[in-house]
Amino acid sequence: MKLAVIGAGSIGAWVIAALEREGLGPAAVIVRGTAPVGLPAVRSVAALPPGVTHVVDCAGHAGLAAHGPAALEAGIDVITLSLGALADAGLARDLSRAAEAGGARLHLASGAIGALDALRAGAAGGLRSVRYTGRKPPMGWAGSPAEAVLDLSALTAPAIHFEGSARQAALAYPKNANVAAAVALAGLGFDDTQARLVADPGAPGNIHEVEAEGAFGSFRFEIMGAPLPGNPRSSALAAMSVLAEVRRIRARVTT
Ligand SMILES: NC(=O)C1=CN([C@@H]2O[C@H](COP(=O)(O)OP(=O)(O)OC[C@H]3O[C@@H](n4cnc5c(N)ncnc54)[C@H](OP(=O)(O)O)[C@@H]3O)[C@@H](O)[C@H]2O)C=CC1
Ligand SMILES: O=C([O-])CC(=O)C(=O)O
Repeated sequence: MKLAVIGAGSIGAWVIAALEREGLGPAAVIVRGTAPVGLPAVRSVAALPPGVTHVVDCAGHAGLAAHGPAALEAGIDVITLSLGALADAGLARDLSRAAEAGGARLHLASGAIGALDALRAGAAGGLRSVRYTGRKPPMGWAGSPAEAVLDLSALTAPAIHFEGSARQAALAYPKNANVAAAVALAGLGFDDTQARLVADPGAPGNIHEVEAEGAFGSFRFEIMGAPLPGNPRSSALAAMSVLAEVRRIRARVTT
């Protein structure tokens, strides 16, 4: 496995350091701005050193859209956290065609949520309803459409600022609703998965909840994610899930 990383923000920096500790230090990082010290920085997939087998996208929707199709078409597998980008049907089609043409795979890291295994299995038997609720402290919604409907700095009680389908959530909140997309992709799909986003001054972290019902029975899953240092929007578990996905791809026995 020879890796390159797209994006060196909060998650990218965590992932690069973790991969280096694992003996899988990336051969290069694809950036559009300032490059991190100590790593060869390039602007495109075409400029990557030869032999890269996997590109790890930690740059959000724009990074996956800009570099995912080129990597896949070149036969390089892509591991991504930008699951919400797949709510754009045109990009989802381009990624799928590029993967087919290059004989490569797009791997979706589980990100800041869990219970996707139960949801996938439940979907195989038929699901009736799936609802995702994302609850973060007000500053976790800074820079999102929540700012247009709420005064985040003055909030004293929980406030719902979005209710709709997972597709609408993923498209409107590219930095905050990748979890809604992960739930949708594992379960009932983008249009039939309900999503609700809440700014909560009492939330002790990034709380993600999934409620599902189907032929399998029902479950409710909740996780309280600690934010990643440097970005209150992103949970540390999202960065950790990238390393877990790299380990899963390398393993002979997979979960
Ligand atoms: N699946 C999940 O559960 C989660 C997914 N995410 C996704 O991960 C993304 C990154 O999170 P985080 O690291 O905290 O965010 P940051 O804002 O800290 O970092 C994002 C980085 O990506 C870079 N970037 C953006 N577009 C491109 C591009 N086209 N090419 C190269 N680099 C690019 C930015 O560079 P620049 O400085 O030039 O802007 C920035 O350095 C989020 O936007 C979100 O979409 C986040 C949390 C959970
Ligand atoms: O990191 C989180 O808690 C969730 C997040 O930002 C996303 O779903 O995009």
